[in-house]
Amino acid sequence: MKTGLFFGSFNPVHTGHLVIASYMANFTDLDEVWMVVSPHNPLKNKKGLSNMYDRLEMVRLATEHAEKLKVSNIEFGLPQPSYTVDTLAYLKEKYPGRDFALIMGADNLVSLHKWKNYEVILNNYRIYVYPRPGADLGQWEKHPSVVITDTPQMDISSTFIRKALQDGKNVRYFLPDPVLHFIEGKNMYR
Ligand SMILES: Nc1ncnc2c1ncn2[C@@H]1O[C@H](COP(=O)(O)OP(=O)(O)OP(=O)(O)O)[C@@H](O)[C@H]1O
Ligand SMILES: O=C(O)c1ccc[n+]([C@@H]2O[C@H](COP(=O)([O-])O)[C@@H](O)[C@H]2O)c1
Repeated sequence: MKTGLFFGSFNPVHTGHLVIASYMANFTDLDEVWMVVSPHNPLKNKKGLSNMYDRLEMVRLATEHAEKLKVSNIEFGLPQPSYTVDTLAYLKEKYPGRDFALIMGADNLVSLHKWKNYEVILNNYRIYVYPRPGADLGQWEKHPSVVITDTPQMDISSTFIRKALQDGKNVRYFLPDPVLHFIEGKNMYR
């Protein structure tokens, strides 16, 4: 079983994330995609980050009818901030029969050298990369662990959605309806 791991803060999850996850699960040789909710991204400020259980619930709501997409809280029980190399080692031990690969935007690949033990990641896992505006892959295209995909691009972000909600804008279609209802019900990002 080839499992793609798509890590993120998902604060909140949006259509841009879901198109990537769905493309990887349905249009590449990956069998499924796990959306791994990171309690705390080591390179991001925790300010403005909503409760991890709410973020997990939003990803669960977004993926509940998508057969090949799963949500994972595996990082909730691991030390924070969440270093991907440590999560990968834990997953490998817990699920020895699975062939894990990483899913990453070209912007993240370009700054991968800032991640903890990035060589270990590169030497042991395939990385499925999708294009991101302004990110030039350069030499990375030739790296044996890198699989470049032709994923459709949608240039929205969680930051954009949080700001839009704060400004009272209508963000329907930018994220799934059940996620929007959850946000409204809890009066989040106001
Ligand atoms: N519109 C998008 N298209 C493709 N990839 C995206 C998009 N938005 C985010 N990503 C990627 O998804 C992963 C998880 O994203 P993350 O949870 O950090 O969301 P974000 O929208 O970038 O959040 P924020 O705006 O809060 O920084 C990251 O690797 C990020 O680069
Ligand atoms: O392991 C690291 O050093 C590391 C450094 C930066 C980011 N990550 C992980 O990559 C994921 C996506 O990162 P980002 O910056 O695009 O939100 C997020 O879940 C982080 O935990 C991991």
